Amino acid sequence: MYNPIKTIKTNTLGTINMLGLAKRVKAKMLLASTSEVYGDPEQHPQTENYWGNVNPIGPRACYDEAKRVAESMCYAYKKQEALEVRVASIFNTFGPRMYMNDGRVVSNFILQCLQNKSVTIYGDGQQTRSFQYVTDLVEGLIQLMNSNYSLPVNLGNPEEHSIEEFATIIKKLSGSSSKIVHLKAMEDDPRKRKPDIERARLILNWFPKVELTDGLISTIDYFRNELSRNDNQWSMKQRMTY
Ligand SMILES: O=C(O)[C@H]1O[C@H](OP(=O)(O)OP(=O)(O)OC[C@H]2O[C@@H](n3ccc(=O)[nH]c3=O)[C@H](O)[C@@H]2O)[C@H](O)[C@@H](O)[C@@H]1O
Repeated sequence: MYNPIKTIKTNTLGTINMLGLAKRVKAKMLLASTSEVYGDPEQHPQTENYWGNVNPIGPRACYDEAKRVAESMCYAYKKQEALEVRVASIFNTFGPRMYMNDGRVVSNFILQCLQNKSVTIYGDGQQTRSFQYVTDLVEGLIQLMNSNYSLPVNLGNPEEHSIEEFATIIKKLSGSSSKIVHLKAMEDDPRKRKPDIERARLILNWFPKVELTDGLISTIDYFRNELSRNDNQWSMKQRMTY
């Protein structure tokens, strides 16, 4: 959303270039797709068969629609060129070594809590997300690549929280005295999101293993160390709003 044209180019031209390369060298192609393909979902939780509810001209369209066309391109190459494709629909993921200034909710809330700045909830905070820890995702991706299953597979943790609850959890775990404040809601922000992971369970025998609080404790520790290493120079980048 910060750079919509680059977002579209990376996800469309980038994917078609990689598909062409995979065809030439006879490689198997993994598309790191996203739960954003489901848009602001009218089905809850979201199964892989759900076609989604995306505003094609809204501020998120550069990402959502580009990822949707990236999926279409994978299946076009599979059909026409018999290319082996694997498509992971990745739900919100966090963990140590994530980029601290990316403007997403986990990094924003942890930085704000550790710096005792106000924790910024966009809108009423009743929108929900389901967060998975990075090691669970990596395990799922490896299992998907090692399988012979070519349709999309959701990889996410179905434990769902409102963003308001999430702010309170991070504040408590980081021992912060930050205030929680409400800012303007983001346009087209999905109201709820939770993966149905039955397909991953059945096909890959995969399910998330790391508890949210354990994952958050490791991530908060990582942020704390980075902040002290960088002499507290990190500043927080707010997402560009349209
Ligand atoms: O995992 C996914 O499927 C997608 O999740 C994210 O999109 P989003 O769910 O909007 O993630 P965040 O930007 O972290 O926002 C989550 C929620 O927290 C809210 N938020 C975010 C930041 C903040 O400071 N305050 C706040 O209330 C947002 O409005 C939103 O409702 C990523 O941006 C996508 O790259 C990814 O594909």
